[in-house]
Amino acid sequence: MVKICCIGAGYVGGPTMAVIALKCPSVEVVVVDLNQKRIDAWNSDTLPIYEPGLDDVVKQCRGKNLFFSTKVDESVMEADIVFVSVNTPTKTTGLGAGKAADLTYWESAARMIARVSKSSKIVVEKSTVPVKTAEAIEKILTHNNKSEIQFQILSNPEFLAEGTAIEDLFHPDRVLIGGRETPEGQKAVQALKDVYAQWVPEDKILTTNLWSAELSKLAANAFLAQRISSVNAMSALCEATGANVAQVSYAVGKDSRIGPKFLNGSVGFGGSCFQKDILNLVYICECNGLPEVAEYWKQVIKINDYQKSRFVNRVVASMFNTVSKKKIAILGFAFKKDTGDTRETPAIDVCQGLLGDNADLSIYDPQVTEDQIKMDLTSKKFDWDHPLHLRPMSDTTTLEKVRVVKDAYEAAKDSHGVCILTEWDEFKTLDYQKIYEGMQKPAFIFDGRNVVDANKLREIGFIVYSIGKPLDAWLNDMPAVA
Ligand SMILES: NC(=O)C1=CN([C@@H]2O[C@H](COP(=O)(O)OP(=O)(O)OC[C@H]3O[C@@H](n4cnc5c(N)ncnc54)[C@H](O)[C@@H]3O)[C@@H](O)[C@H]2O)C=CC1
Ligand SMILES: O=C(O)[C@H]1O[C@H](OP(=O)(O)OP(=O)(O)OC[C@H]2O[C@@H](n3ccc(=O)[nH]c3=O)[C@H](O)[C@@H]2O)[C@H](O)[C@@H](O)[C@@H]1O
Repeated sequence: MVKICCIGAGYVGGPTMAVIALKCPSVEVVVVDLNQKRIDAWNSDTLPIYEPGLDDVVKQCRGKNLFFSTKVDESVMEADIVFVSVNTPTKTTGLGAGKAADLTYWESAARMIARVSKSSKIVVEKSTVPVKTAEAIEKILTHNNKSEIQFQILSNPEFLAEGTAIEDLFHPDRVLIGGRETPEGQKAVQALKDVYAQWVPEDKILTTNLWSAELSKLAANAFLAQRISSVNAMSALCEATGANVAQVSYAVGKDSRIGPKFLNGSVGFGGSCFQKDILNLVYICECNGLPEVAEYWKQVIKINDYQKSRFVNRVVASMFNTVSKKKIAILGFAFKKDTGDTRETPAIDVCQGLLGDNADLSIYDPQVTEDQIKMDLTSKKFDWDHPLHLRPMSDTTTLEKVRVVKDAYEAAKDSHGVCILTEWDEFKTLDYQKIYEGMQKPAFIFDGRNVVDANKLREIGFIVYSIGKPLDAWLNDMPAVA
């Protein structure tokens, strides 16, 4: 029986390994983590992450060929294939701070693998890492293990998106495996290919050299984020000209060379990876003497930051240039629908911007807890991407002006404005008449995700702002600084 161990029981390690266990009943999969609470949750009825379909997959194989454990050394020692799916955050201090990937967790995992291994192993990079990381890992492994055993490093980046992780893992567009172009390297590639081939069609399993696989992951995220920044840049121009970003996206995406996906204008992209991976790409370009290329990708982040501050400015400007002591309802805090994940969510920047103008916020999200929201609003940039037990404690007591409530109606009651920051389906079907009646007048809706029918809301009496859509007369008369 092939034994797989995955270090890191997070958003990637958990679902990926659960699907491997489900699809490969003859493989034993152990997912390990240093975080006892997280492992306990994986072994309970309330999994540590919310992901549609995940409960079902875990229930089918947990205790049979899928195990979650904190016995890191023991599980790694027994494994034939070790996936490493630990955090690779942006460095906050030292060389490359604010851009470079912090490989502390990866390095300590590699040193541990070297220390405990008594048999040859395939070590798989599942985390997103800078190109050439495999070379560094190889050195750590070979210099820290004195026996005759061999380590083969593979790069097998993950392309799942949160909210659709299980579907993405069941039917991936492609699985990418990079390895050394030596006979041993190719043998290792084949061993991993055999695992995926149990459910992924062979023509979707791509094999490349190590560096192409590592770089393809950074490139894919950069391309995806670039599409969003491109459409968001257009959304500003749409508002200035009377064009409608949804119509422009549809028309542009109809070109089969461009395609329709990832062209939704929004308050900005969030999530744990787009910004981190682009910053990392920028740093790699700078280190390789390519400042023009670095500058090109940096612009994707700049537009994203611009989009978030543009939204805040629009809210404040529309309400007579101040939201001081005004109650503003925030609907949605997760970085996208169908996840409780808030890492780099645009809601953090928008809320902080409104708090900066002294607003009182009433926040509702169907999946995000009060503790999480308060931690996010008081944490320093990039601190979120460290394992929980190593994260600095934030001072949530400073948040007197934030209330987290149980539903959208409570959030909106007596508010001056409602900001929709996540595209949860339930926000499409709220009783907006009831919401309007309970609000201060004039009543504003700022739709950062283009989920509501603006015309219907205008009929009710709302002043509506929808990203990238023709502006209400009111908004035209209250221009916002960009
Ligand atoms: N979240 C996502 O949708 C995607 C993430 N990725 C990449 O996958 C990697 C992991 O991301 P997530 O799963 O989202 O992170 P996460 O923070 O949810 O999980 C990482 C886990 O690794 C554990 N860990 C850290 N160091 C450890 C060590 N030495 N030994 C044992 N456990 C350790 C942490 O306690 C944590 O539970 C990152 O490199 C990320 O860029 C790639 C594709 C998608
Ligand atoms: O490396 C990663 O972590 C993953 O990053 C993204 O996945 P994820 O961040 O989970 O979610 P996306 O669906 O890509 O959404 C990212 C952000 O962009 C926003 N978005 C997305 C699409 C769009 O058209 N407009 C838009 O604003 C979303 O609301 C969200 O805030 C990629 O889609 C995955 O392929 C990749 O594996």
